[in-house]
Amino acid sequence: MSGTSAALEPPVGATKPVRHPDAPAPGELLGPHYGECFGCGGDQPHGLHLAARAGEGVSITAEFTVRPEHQGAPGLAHGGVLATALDETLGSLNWLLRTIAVTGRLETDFVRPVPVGTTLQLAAEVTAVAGRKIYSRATGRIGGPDGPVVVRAEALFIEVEVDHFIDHGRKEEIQAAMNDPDQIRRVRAFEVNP
Ligand SMILES: CCCCC/C=C\C/C=C\C/C=C\C/C=C\CCCC(=O)SCCNC(=O)CCNC(=O)[C@H](O)C(C)(C)COP(=O)(O)OP(=O)(O)OC[C@H]1O[C@@H](n2cnc3c(N)ncnc32)[C@H](O)[C@@H]1OP(=O)(O)O
Repeated sequence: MSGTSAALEPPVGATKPVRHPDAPAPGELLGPHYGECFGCGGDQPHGLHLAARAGEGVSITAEFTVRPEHQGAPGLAHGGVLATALDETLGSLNWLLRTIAVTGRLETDFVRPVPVGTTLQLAAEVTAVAGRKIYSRATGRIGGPDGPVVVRAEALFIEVEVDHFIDHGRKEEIQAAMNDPDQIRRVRAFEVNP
């Protein structure tokens, strides 16, 4: 069984997403948006280390290999970890729109159990945009990009200003992020080239 709540139905007047002209080329790896991110950061030892790649249009593919530290039941991935992998992949789509956005709603179907050691092949796309609201969906497959779907999600991301992070994040991490030249470049890119 699966279903989508009314909040995830794009309203009348929603438009198709537009890929930003400076979005990374199809096939290009995006790299982590923040080193400490639990989803994609390389400095996060127990994180998912999810690697996302730009696709055609406003789409992303990503891979994540389930490790022993990601277990829920013995030998199986924790559902919350799988939801994180979907959330991270969906969040990466915003880089192709050159929009800063946070997850407002994430609905996940867990279709089959996912064993430790499995590489999840994720694919996500933005389906519609309405003002600050970005509607998207994702699937996760095992056994290759054409393997069976084991998880899927639909989501609503809400566009925010960079102040969202500065106002709400803990001071230490915000300061460290501001001191990271690469991070500043990214934030600037968002602000100069929205
Ligand atoms: C200097 C350092 C800066 C460093 C920054 C570095 C990098 C930043 C760049 C990128 C990072 C981003 C993504 C990375 C990739 C993946 C990571 C995964 C993404 C996440 O994991 S991110 C964490 C989880 N996420 C949150 O932590 C959000 C907490 N939350 C809030 O912060 C507020 O809740 C917010 C902002 C969402 C809205 O608040 P708000 O006041 O701005 O706007 P408002 O409430 O008016 O909503 C506007 C319209 O959205 C509708 N709406 C809102 N929420 C809805 C919901 N849940 N369901 C259905 N509709 C909803 C309303 O109904 C209204 O609709 P309408 O306009 O039609 O009335």
